[in-house]
Amino acid sequence: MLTKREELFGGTPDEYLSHKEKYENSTRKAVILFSLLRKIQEENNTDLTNYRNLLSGVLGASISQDGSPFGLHYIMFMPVFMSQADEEQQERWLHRALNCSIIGSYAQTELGHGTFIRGLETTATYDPSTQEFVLHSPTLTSYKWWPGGLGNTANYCIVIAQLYSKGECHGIHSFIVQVRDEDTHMPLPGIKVGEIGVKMGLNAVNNGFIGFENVRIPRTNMLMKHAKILEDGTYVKSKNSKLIYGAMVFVRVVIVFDSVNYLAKAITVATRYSAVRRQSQLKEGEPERQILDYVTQQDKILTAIAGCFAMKMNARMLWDTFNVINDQLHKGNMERLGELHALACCLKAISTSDSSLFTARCRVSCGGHGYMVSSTLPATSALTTASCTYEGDNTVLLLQTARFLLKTWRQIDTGPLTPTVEYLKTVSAPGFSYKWENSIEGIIRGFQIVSMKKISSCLNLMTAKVMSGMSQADAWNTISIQLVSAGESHCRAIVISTFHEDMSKAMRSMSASLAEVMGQLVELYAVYWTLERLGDLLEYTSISGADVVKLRSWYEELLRKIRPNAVGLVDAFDIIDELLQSTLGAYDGRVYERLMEEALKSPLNAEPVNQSFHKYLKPFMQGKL
Ligand SMILES: CCCCC/C=C\C/C=C\C/C=C\C=C\C(=O)SCCNC(=O)CCNC(=O)[C@H](O)C(C)(C)COP(=O)(O)OP(=O)(O)OC[C@H]1O[C@@H](n2cnc3c(N)ncnc32)[C@H](O)[C@@H]1OP(=O)(O)O
Ligand SMILES: Cc1cc2nc3c(=O)[nH]c(=O)nc-3n(C[C@H](O)[C@H](O)[C@H](O)COP(=O)(O)OP(=O)(O)OC[C@H]3O[C@@H](n4cnc5c(N)ncnc54)[C@H](O)[C@@H]3O)c2cc1C
Repeated sequence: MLTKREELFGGTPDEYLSHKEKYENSTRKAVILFSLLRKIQEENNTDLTNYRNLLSGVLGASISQDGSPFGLHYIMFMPVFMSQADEEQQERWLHRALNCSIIGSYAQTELGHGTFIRGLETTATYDPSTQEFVLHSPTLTSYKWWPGGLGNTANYCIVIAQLYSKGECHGIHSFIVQVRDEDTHMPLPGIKVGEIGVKMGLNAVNNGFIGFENVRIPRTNMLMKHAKILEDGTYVKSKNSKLIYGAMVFVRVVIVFDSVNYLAKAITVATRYSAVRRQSQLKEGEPERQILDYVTQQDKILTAIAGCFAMKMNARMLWDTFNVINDQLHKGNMERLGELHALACCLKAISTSDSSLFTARCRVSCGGHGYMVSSTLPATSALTTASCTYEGDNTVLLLQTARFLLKTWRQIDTGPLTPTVEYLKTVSAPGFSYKWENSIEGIIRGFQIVSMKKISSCLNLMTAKVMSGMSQADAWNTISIQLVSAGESHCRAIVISTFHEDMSKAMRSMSASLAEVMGQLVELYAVYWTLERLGDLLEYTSISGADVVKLRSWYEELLRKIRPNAVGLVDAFDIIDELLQSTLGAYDGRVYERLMEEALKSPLNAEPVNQSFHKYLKPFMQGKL
């Protein structure tokens, strides 16, 4: 009799399963894991904090790097319910979703549209004679495409569609739609649903497609916490049209936590492997060195560790900011919604692009063995690159942040600014002067000045182009590279300052030795990104060539200091071997034995001579083909 742990983590490795077998195996594992999580959920009430912890548990414990067919049920279906459904609807469905007696998905993206959601084509037309909505996919491009779990798993989904009533279009709204029979799991009439095929990664998420042929749903299936349709078809608009976007903000906040979790896995593997792997002699006649002793290896890996700690602290700041502003939104105070959206956008973009960049570096830093699926680095790389796209393409999100920053800059002299942008006032105040200094505070100030000057420059450029007769939209598009760069600089300034401030607070309760190491990580992160963004700093601050020489020495000194604590730092992530699932990163360091053990599981090693020899090779080698 297998233990739960053996059931979850044993069996044929996913990499040797077909696409279909992988899905079936993931579903088998998911029901085991989520039965355990359901018990946890039943013991806790369902507010967003508990929910985020549960979600982190779901995602952190995702026992396959290929994700889970239940992922979207937790990641989007339920959060959207909590933010978009009215009390009666939550009463009717949320409990069933929480105890998984229904499994949901979130169907927003279509074959033809992902970013431009105001361009979505699926329609929901209200019929007052029957008090129903008619859901319809008018074109192939209107088919929903991507919703996780929708292929074969979910029997409900939230559909985002253009709402029509009394001949008028009211824009996109959310609807809950049953897609499969709860007993037979057969697709309901008028519904064409299926799975979208093999992807670069996340092949257990069961992403699907769905098309509607005049499918009727009750009026009360429109999620009506904000906007409503009355029985006679009267549309009651939301207090704020942007509230429909709320769930995307929440998920972006969660994604920042998640990008940290995935990066933590990758650097645990790469760091431990770099301590085990010996290669080349540093000095003739000496034993081969741990590759972690090579400064170029430290440059790849130790900066990733610092980045992981930095983003973890920023994820916590973002979550705290989300809670504060979400409470205000519930009380009808929309003042900081735009700031929250801008912060969630840029932190989601930067955390996922950093996570993708550093995970790819971890893969390369492990050489050939890092290219083995059994190292788990390829899957983590495929996953982190996906996070640069899902929940909003990173470029588009940074443009959203830039949009908010330009709006803020236009109003810079009209009153106080909200917390995440008040530095703009400080560094642009009359009489403010700053001379570059090689210190954490000096670096933070430098990044803030770069951000402010880029925003100011973008606005001046926009104004000049519009004054020259260019349309606002063309001017925006023309300078959009600089707009994205301004969004990134703003975010980097926030990440460095948050890391420094929050870590300084945490260090007060640490032992001196631990505080010293944490302080080194903050310095390494700040100096690394200073060297990475030298062009900006040379353009907008008084940093000199002599400063840069000293920065490089400072950087190399930090790598030397942190090297002895590298393995201890990743051990502190405390990721158990079963979740790490890596031949290179296992706690016991038996890398070569594990590589061989995993290789022998390959079906191609089941017999000494594969059948293709007799069928193809032998006749070929004998010139008979
Ligand atoms: C937890 C995840 C990790 C799990 C890992 C495991 C498995 C992973 C598997 C899958 C991933 C999981 C789920 C994935 C789900 C999805 O991908 S769901 C689909 C997500 N899609 C998007 O995010 C679409 C992105 N596009 C947009 O958000 C909008 O189209 C965009 C904002 C880009 C433009 O919209 P538009 O209406 O054109 O906006 P404007 O630029 O005109 O601005 C209008 C005003 O609205 C404000 N605004 C826009 N968005 C928001 C928002 N979200 N919140 C608040 N406000 C918003 C914007 O600021 C403008 O306001 P002003 O007029 O300036 O005041
Ligand atoms: C693994 C995965 C899981 C997903 N899960 C779901 C899900 O469960 N539910 C769901 O609804 N969706 C899901 N998605 C879809 C995802 O939300 C979209 O892929 C994402 O929003 C990007 O849209 P798109 O793919 O249409 O790309 P596009 O918007 O077509 O972007 C393509 C390129 O065009 C550029 N671009 C687009 N618009 C602009 C602009 N205004 N300015 C400048 N450049 C622009 C982008 O920067 C990008 O480089 C998932 C996607 C992935 C990869």
